[in-house]
Amino acid sequence: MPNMSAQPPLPIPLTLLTGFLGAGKTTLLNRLLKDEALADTIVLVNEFGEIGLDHLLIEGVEDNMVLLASGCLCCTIRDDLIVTLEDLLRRRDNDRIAPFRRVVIETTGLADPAPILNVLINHRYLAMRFRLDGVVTVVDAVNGSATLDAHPEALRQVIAADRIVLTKTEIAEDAEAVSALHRRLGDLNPGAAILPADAQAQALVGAGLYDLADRPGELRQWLAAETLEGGHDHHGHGDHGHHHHDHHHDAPHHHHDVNRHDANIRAFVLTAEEPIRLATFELFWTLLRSTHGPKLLRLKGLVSLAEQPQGPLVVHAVQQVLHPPVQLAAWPDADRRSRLVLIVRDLDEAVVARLWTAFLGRTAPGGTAGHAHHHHG
Ligand SMILES: Nc1nc2c(ncn2[C@@H]2O[C@H](COP(=O)(O)OP(=O)(O)OP(=O)(O)O)[C@@H](O)[C@H]2O)c(=O)[nH]1
Repeated sequence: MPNMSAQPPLPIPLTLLTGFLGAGKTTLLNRLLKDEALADTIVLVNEFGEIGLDHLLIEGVEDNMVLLASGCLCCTIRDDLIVTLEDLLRRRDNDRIAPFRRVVIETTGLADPAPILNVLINHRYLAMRFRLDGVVTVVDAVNGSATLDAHPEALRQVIAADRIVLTKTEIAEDAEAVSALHRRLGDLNPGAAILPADAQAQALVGAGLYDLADRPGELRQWLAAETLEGGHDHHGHGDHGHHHHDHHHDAPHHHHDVNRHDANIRAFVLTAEEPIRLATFELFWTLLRSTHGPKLLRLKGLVSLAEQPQGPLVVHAVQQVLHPPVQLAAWPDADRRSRLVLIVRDLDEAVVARLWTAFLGRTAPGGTAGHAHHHHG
């Protein structure tokens, strides 16, 4: 029997971390998770694409991390989010997991935050148990303006924010463009503080009750539309439908989700069994970029280098910017293949896969050109 005299449990603060592809969400989260202000935090990660890698790239929270099925955090995943949060509460209430004190949801870079906020604000039970503590939106100073121009999701993420974190200012070459972006963010969402990439954890969490009265009017309209329709308009791609009750959560891949925001945005994975040389990887990237640059939205992955077999090279490209890769001392899991997740727009997966295979063929270990005994899978 539940103890009827017990106080209702205090609502658990929940932070929504959003921002366009590659803006720096995981980097920020890794830093925040080391801070006392985020002790005992459960992280929910949702990734766009068939193979998630973020769980390997977020440091030191394996036990406190829940992966949401791949896809976007809107229609299908919204149901998964509800089930996941309810399950977490049940396990916490039954003392089957440690009593976490905070939840952070890291969305995919393509997520429209409105459907997620709608769950957190309007779901009868979850809204009682969780307290939306704030929406933190990461904006990349290098790609931010172009991203806001090209992707409505990025605008929605900014408008939903309580805190905007402007990353990569130190590598942005055009200071005037950064100031212009700063002003644009301020105009889009006058209520949100705009903070630097190294902002203190205390400045990012503990924002207090999410108050829609403070949010720009547009967000309130989207949320209202959400409630009425049970979904939102996917920018004219109305043929996807919104049959929430028909979704099968055990479907191996949510292929239709991967394509739902923009019919031409696709995610896929390239793998290689054998280690490759650093120069080969660099050449692959250079050629890919020079041939298809504007079509590349995101590349991230683990590369098994012939020179450094004991641990992978972590590579990130955000649009056309290749960030300095980081060599890990050890592999994060038993899978020793190179794995690259690509998110592209208007580009055929087969074209990229052919290029990749061509590069692998020339660099089989000990091999020379024409000695193409590689495996790929
Ligand atoms: N120079 C610089 N690089 C940064 C900064 N923040 C993030 N990065 C780099 O940007 C790349 C992408 O960062 P992530 O943290 O993976 O971005 P994300 O938003 O989690 O990416 P997705 O989950 O794919 O949308 C990595 O190479 C980071 O090291 C920053 O403030 N300055």
